[in-house]
Amino acid sequence: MTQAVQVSGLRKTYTTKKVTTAAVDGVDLSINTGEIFALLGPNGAGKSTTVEILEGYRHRDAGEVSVLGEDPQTAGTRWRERIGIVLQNTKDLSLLTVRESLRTFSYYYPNARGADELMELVGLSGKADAKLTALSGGQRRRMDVALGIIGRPELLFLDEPTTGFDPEARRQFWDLIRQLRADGTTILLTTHYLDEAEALADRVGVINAGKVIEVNTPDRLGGRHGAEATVRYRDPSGELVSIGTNTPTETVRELMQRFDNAEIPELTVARPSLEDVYLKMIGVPAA
Ligand SMILES: Nc1ncnc2c1ncn2[C@@H]1O[C@H](COP(=O)(O)OP(=O)(O)OP(=O)(O)O)[C@@H](O)[C@H]1O
Repeated sequence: MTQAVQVSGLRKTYTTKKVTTAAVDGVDLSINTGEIFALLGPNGAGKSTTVEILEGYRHRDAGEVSVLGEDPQTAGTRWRERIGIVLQNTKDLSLLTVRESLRTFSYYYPNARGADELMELVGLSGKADAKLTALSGGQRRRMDVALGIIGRPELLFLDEPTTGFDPEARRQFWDLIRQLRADGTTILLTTHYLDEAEALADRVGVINAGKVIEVNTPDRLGGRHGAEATVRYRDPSGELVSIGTNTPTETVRELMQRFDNAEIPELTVARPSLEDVYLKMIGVPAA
């Protein structure tokens, strides 16, 4: 397996008004070529700083970094053409239309996707002649993605890509991301939506206070796959009962007997969600 990104011992501190913050405090990370990797963590955890170093926008204080085989700190234009970046909240106040803007940017890349293909991919074909200033928030975000993938990047950085999307637009966006992965694009995603990480990511990395706590597949993070299940049902007295168990099948069998094989009211069997294990990992007590 080849690695699109390899990071070891990464450190970055900021000093403002004589106060020093270790934003990234010894991060090791590797992202396989062709996978979708989601970086999760609370506000201020160090995600953006890490990603900006990988993108070549920030200098590190210490550590080794390789992105598509090069050090982002010294890599040149050829390397830059191989990565795509979708930043948070970009604002473009130009008076160009969607199509004009895509055409203009395509001149910067040797093998750019055409404007029609891009608009089709991100679902903006109906807005080809709309001015950028006339797009809604969600449409603007799609435009950002179109600009990020214009040069057919091998590695795409997506920073909180679906903030402000309605549920339908999010699903469409996820399909687009899966399509890009199917075409071989490696994707590094930062998101605060745990359902998004679960739906898209092959692996997730949780970062807190500048340190990586765990890297795993979404279904195994925090020992999720082996965690106790919760069986819930409504008792004939009307009380909602919750039973924590490592043998939920056995528990359901006993309940079936107790209910004479009739329907068990409001029966559910659930394992902890990705959000449950994530919140536990970053030290938020259960609700
Ligand atoms: N330019 C800067 N100058 C000083 N401190 C900074 C700077 N950028 C980030 N920091 C600090 O570094 C720490 C990590 O910030 P960073 O933006 O990397 O976090 P994040 O995980 O991306 O957060 P969010 O989820 O809010 O985007 C925070 O304590 C932040 O205040």
